[in-house]
Amino acid sequence: MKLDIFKEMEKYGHEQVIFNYDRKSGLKAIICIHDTTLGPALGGCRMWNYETEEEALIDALRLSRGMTYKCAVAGTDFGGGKTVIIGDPKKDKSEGLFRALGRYVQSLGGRYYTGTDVGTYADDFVYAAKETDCVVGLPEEYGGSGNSAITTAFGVWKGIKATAKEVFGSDSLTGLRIAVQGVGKVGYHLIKHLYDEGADITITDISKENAEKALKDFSGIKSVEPDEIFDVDCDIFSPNALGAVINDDTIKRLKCRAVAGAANNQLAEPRHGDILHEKGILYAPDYVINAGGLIQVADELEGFNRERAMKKTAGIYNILMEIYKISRENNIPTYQAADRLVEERLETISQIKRSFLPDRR
Ligand SMILES: NC(=O)c1ccc[n+]([C@@H]2O[C@H](COP(=O)([O-])OP(=O)(O)OC[C@H]3O[C@@H](n4cnc5c(N)ncnc54)[C@H](O)[C@@H]3O)[C@@H](O)[C@H]2O)c1
Repeated sequence: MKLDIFKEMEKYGHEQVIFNYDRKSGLKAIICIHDTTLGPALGGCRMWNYETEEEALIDALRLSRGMTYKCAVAGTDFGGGKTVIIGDPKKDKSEGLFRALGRYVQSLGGRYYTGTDVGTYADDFVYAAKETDCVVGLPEEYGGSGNSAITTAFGVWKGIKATAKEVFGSDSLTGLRIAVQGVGKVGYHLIKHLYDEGADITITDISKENAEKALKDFSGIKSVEPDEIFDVDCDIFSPNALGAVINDDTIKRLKCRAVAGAANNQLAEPRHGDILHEKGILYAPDYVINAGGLIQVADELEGFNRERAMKKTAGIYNILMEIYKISRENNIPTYQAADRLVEERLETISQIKRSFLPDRR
């Protein structure tokens, strides 16, 4: 299959695709800027051993578009962008590679800000930051805002409360049966909140170590084998591990009233969001409920203030309530309601930007 790049850009409304190459370090990076209606594009840098350049480009196009929606729904003034580096994150990293990337990001003059994603770490960007000001999520000792998983988990907890309110009429989680898949960086901090509120928690994790730590730290919670989590009779299923967990196999097995968790790309395909809607299982759209980490790093660009970042993250509650209302009133699946909310915000802001405004001091 031959990819027609401009056709792809036209189909999804991308603004810019930049191919970046550095001979000495071997950097091969694609930066995609999807939409800058709200402000400069923001989105992490993924490093992955892509089999083909086409696969890398498709990933960058898809992920950058996802960032437009995530930045917009979270109420930030950033557009969507993403970088993918073609290479093995275990073997191909070097100072030169990240400094070369930093210079290319800087050359975009502030149209794009980057940071970590799958395969890259905050320390990698210490090199990039020698060449560019357009980096977020540096280690704390370099001025970054620190572990964003804690903020993400806080937002997911607020999102689960909003989901409980919509389904059960109360946002108290006391006694609610919540099945948590994955107790890693986000999942562990999430169960802390759920536990403090008196939820009835069942966990699972393919990492024995992570599961045992959770069982030890939160006495009385239960655990099941990884594959059994979909069969747990519960009120809320909370995926905090991998993507595509709502698929043809699992959707038949779910015994919950709602799905609400941090994992990215939970729906294997959009139609699985339709099926959840038909089955009366309320789905908290992943890019909305897991936006806490993004809100934190976006806040760095205003001069980081933790209290403000947490306050904005707590706002995920109201954003979800609005999405549930749109879904209810129009009888559309929640993932479509979320997209509608984003598209309305982009339309509103692009309209108001049409009038002349003298430079602000
Ligand atoms: N870290 C963040 O701030 C953040 C922000 C937004 C979204 N997310 C998403 O949330 C999810 C979790 O992120 P994280 O940072 O906690 O990652 P993590 O790697 O620290 O934790 C994931 C946990 O899931 C477990 N796991 C993997 N496959 C599993 C399976 N099949 N069954 C049960 N457990 C399994 C892993 O062993 C690990 O403990 C990911 O999908 C990530 O993309 C994270």
